[in-house]
Amino acid sequence: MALTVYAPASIGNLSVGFDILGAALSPVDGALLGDSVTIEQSEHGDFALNCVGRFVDKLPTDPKQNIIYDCYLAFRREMAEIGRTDEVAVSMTLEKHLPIGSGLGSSASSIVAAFYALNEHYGRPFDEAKLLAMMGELEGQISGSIHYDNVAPCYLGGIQLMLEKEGRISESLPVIDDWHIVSTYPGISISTAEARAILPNHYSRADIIDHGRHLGTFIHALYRGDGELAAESIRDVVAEPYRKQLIPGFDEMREQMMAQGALAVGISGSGPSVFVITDSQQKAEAMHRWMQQHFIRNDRGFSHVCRIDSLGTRVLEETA
Ligand SMILES: Nc1ncnc2c1ncn2[C@@H]1O[C@H](COP(=O)(O)OP(=O)(O)OP(=O)(O)O)[C@@H](O)[C@H]1O
Ligand SMILES: N[C@@H](CCO)C(=O)O
Repeated sequence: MALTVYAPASIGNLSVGFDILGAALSPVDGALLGDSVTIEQSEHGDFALNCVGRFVDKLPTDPKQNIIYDCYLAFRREMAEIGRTDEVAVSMTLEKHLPIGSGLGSSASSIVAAFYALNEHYGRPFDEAKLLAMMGELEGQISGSIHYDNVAPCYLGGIQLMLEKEGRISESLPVIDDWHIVSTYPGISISTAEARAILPNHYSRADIIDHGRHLGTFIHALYRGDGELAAESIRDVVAEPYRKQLIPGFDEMREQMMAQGALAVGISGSGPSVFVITDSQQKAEAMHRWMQQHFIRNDRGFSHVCRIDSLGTRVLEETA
């Protein structure tokens, strides 16, 4: 039996909630914007990993350097903890659709798809909370510190708020129905670890107060169903002022998007992808065209008009 699992792209931070907010994305044209992993029993008794897809070229060439292999080892360790030591190895195929260092939660997408697939294959030994904890730990291995703002929305869908309480790592927030989100990857790469290293270690009291006010207003507005207020409070005092210089043309892009009726503009995760929120598909399509003409730097870049993905990670195909 082979099983294919798809894990969507995500926007970490959503600008207003550094490390504690994230949203999953689903292109309106039905395209799949996320990695997928196919799993089946290994024929030779050893773990095997095959990598394919548009963005496979920047992955480590040694499969044992791929984060999928670390997921497999971590999963087997956890199974041994619960007394499951006799299980046979698997063969996995990663379809890499998200570019590395894109700000679209590329490593998170691989990690989440891998853990979800492993859990399905071995008969669901772990519950949602345990799986999410494992996903966060692996994501932390890559970027240097545990943050769930990509793995949680990628796994669970929607807009997720990180509570990071025992057994309640993340919970869903209400979604504004008419939001259309333009998600654009300009084609260059930014390492998450490096984008974290350039941030200040300390922030001023004024920044802390602004951050708390914007985040509080955002969550309040979502619960009130007030999309305009929610979008207006998407303001980033923690990362954007420091990271935007890593993204060529960011200020001009922001100005253009606001002039075209954007409700909010921000850096997706640690960049260089950006997101633009607007209240109609028509406006979003016009912004998407502008992005294609002016913001994308090379043929690796792409842009999509998206909605919030409510499904999260799911099984795409199961064959006997
Ligand atoms: N399956 C995989 N997917 C993505 N990155 C992987 C994978 N396996 C190993 N890596 C390594 O993990 C690192 C990921 O780097 P980084 O965290 O900056 O990117 P990212 O997670 O792709 O970023 P983003 O969240 O901004 O999309 C790279 O060094 C990459 O080679
Ligand atoms: N919250 C993380 C997301 C990385 O995609 C950061 O901004 O560093």
